[in-house]
Amino acid sequence: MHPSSTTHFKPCFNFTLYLNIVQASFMATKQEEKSTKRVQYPLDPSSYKILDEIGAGVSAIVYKAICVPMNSLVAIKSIDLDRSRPDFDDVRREAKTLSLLSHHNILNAHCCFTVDQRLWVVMPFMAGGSLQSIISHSFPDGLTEPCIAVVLKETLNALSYLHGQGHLHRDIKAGNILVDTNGTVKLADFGVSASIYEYPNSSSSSTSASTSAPCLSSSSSIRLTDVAGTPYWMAPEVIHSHIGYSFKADIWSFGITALELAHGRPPLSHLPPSKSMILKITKRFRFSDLDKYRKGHGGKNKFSKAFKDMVASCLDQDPSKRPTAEKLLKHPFFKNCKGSDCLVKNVLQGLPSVEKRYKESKIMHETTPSDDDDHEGDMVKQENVKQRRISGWNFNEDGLELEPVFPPTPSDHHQTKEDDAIVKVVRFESEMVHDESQEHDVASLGAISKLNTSAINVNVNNENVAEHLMMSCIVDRSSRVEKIGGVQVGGVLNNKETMLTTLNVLKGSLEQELGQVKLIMNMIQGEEIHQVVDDRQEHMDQEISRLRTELENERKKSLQLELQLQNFRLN
Ligand SMILES: Nc1ncnc2c1ncn2[C@@H]1O[C@H](COP(=O)(O)OP(=O)(O)OP(=O)(O)O)[C@@H](O)[C@H]1O
Repeated sequence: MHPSSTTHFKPCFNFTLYLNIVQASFMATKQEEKSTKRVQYPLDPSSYKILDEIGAGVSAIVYKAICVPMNSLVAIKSIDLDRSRPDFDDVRREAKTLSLLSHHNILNAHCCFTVDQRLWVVMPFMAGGSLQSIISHSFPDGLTEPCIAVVLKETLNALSYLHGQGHLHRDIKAGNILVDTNGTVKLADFGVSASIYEYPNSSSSSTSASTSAPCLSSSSSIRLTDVAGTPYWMAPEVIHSHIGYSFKADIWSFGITALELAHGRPPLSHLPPSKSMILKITKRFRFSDLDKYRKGHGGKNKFSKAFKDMVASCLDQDPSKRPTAEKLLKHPFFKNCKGSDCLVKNVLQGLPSVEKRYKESKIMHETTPSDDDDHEGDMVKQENVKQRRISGWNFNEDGLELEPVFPPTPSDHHQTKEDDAIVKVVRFESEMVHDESQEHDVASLGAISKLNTSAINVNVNNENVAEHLMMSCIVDRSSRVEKIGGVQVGGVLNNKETMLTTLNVLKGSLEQELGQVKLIMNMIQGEEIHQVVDDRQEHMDQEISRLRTELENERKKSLQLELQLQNFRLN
């Protein structure tokens, strides 16, 4: 799985049931088209002539094609139903959502139908392709601010409409923002979008993260609890999905997308997309503390204050403090926003076609290490990160990047026992990420989403560690026992001394492992305490700020009273 690929974790699906659902969604789409008098695109594959491959997702290939009877260019997303079995719900949802939405900045599908084991979604062809493909090909260091403003404003229009209709997109990123030759920007890919109307209102207070059903928060706003989206763009509350999330999760991803457009890639994308790593990051770094990190940075700022303020407001850890899409549209950053011709002149002009870019990127992939290898490369580059404990994160304002902070160590070669343990933990995380099958990671994430616990982030790390430890114990021990077994089978059992020596070695290693287990247990307890302390600190900070406001109000009131009293005396 590509790190920037969409992730959606949910229970397995019944294939026959799924085909029925797609059929039903499909019929609903057709009926909708009839009632809104939309042009009906042909529903048979022979009406389309595939011209080129223009992109690929996790289980889909996107083609540029021509609809022969209409003589118009289209994009066909061909989804492998066999490969995307766990995503059936997404596909159905995408078809249904798209059939109900109509907005200038939202990419609607013309139609969809099944071709053998594939679902074809026929869409308007957006000649510029996705912003991600544009950036990665021609703007690796990001776009200029005026161009970013145009893209973001158009995306916000779509988001504001979408939220107004009760939908969350849940996968906002440059890869899902498409642009046409005339600079029109459209939001696409509703595979993991969710509608609050799909779920009956429930007063359930369940915080189970295993279901995709939403629950109501104390503020009575709808809250979803399933883990959906793409890791680097995911809001903290989506990662900590047991607490529930709502429209503001899209605003976080929008903020990350702004940084992606500005910087060429999302923050932290140089780190492996291990969920536990992201949990650590979002826990430790408060984007709302941006100002703290600004102090002392005297370098030349590439981006305006308005841009940074806008991004910082989207990246507030507290979803309730993030602005709505509608409010964001009124942010000063968008005040003097240019028109789409700005994109035509500065981004699209001279840009190779989407198919050419895709071909080039494929060749690049073949000749250079794969994404996974890239991450391996990243991991090698970050050998120091693995070797040393990260104590926090600094925000590099100029680079709009998070940088790890390491506690000073006397020498890298003289690590303490505790550091050793942490190195193992971090290494294990990296191993998980590099597991080719990805099943381990996905399975862990699935397990995480099933956890009904308030200390989910602590459990994630430690479950992985414990699981790893247990597995290595089992493997090691079974091979050792096998060896002893081999000795037995070999008839050397009469050599008591050899047997005793072997057993002593085994005992020693078991004691060593027991020590490791104890160490891990201490770490888990330590993390829990750390979490409690963090929560208390946060609570105290909030209380102090509330008291300060109250004090300020009282001071103003008494000032007013004093003024009134003076006036009274003068009169
Ligand atoms: N309607 C379209 N017109 C032109 N190009 C398109 C269109 N739809 C998709 N593409 C191109 O195909 C690429 C892949 O799109 P797709 O939606 O399958 O994958 P993704 O969003 O990158 O991945 P995933 O959805 O798996 O996270 C896009 O990045 C874009 O360049």
